[in-house]
Amino acid sequence: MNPIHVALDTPDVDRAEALGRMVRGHVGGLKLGLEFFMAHGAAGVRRIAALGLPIFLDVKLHDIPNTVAGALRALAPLELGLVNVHAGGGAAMLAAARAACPATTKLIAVTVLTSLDDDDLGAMGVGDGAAAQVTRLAALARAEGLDGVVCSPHEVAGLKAGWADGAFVVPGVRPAGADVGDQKRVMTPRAALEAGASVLVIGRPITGAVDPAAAAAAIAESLGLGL
Ligand SMILES: O=C(O)c1cc(=O)[nH]c(=O)n1[C@@H]1O[C@H](COP(=O)(O)O)[C@@H](O)[C@H]1O
Repeated sequence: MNPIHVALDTPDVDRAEALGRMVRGHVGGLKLGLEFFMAHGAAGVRRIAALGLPIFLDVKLHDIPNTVAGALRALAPLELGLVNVHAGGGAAMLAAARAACPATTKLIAVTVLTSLDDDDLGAMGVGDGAAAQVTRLAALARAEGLDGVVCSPHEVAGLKAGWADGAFVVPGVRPAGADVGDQKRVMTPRAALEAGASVLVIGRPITGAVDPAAAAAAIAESLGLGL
């Protein structure tokens, strides 16, 4: 299965649809996030889903258990491929999310955002670094029955060693030489896949390219995927 999910981070539904059409022959899924969902909601998701690829709705829910459960029930009619919540919402929130999320949608817990490094965590009172915090949050998510986690490519191998059937959704993916932007814990697509990623979330290296289809095709080729 093609692990590439393209992050269509735009508030312009026509642009998102056009990007989806351009890349769909080279990728395994499309990710819609807050920028898109705030502007277009469920109707926008349905329009992009009509392109025929699985949809990862990246809403990173983080609230009290009752609110997160209600949000997931409201999303159920969209028949999403994946949806995410923040593991930092705690055990009761994760349990409520699990109970509310359809079994056909993979429920994924965000651990430590890939835009954060050890210094950022230190400033928040987490003194032992990103990898240790990811390990703790992943254990919480697993204990509550979630399907997997979002983490950086650097943590995947360690997590996978103890959670063989977990889904490891990995942003912070950059082809060699690509602009890192606001990401701090990054790796190339091939290295991330070899580390054990199940899904590679890639946005700007594809959507910001002059030719998004060619950029997606080149990444797929770097992964050894036939076109
Ligand atoms: O949950 C996510 O998808 C996510 C988690 C995370 O820790 N870091 C992260 O970058 N993301 C998302 O992954 C995408 C990465 O986009 P690019 O940095 O443009 O490749 C964005 O849509 C982010 O919202």
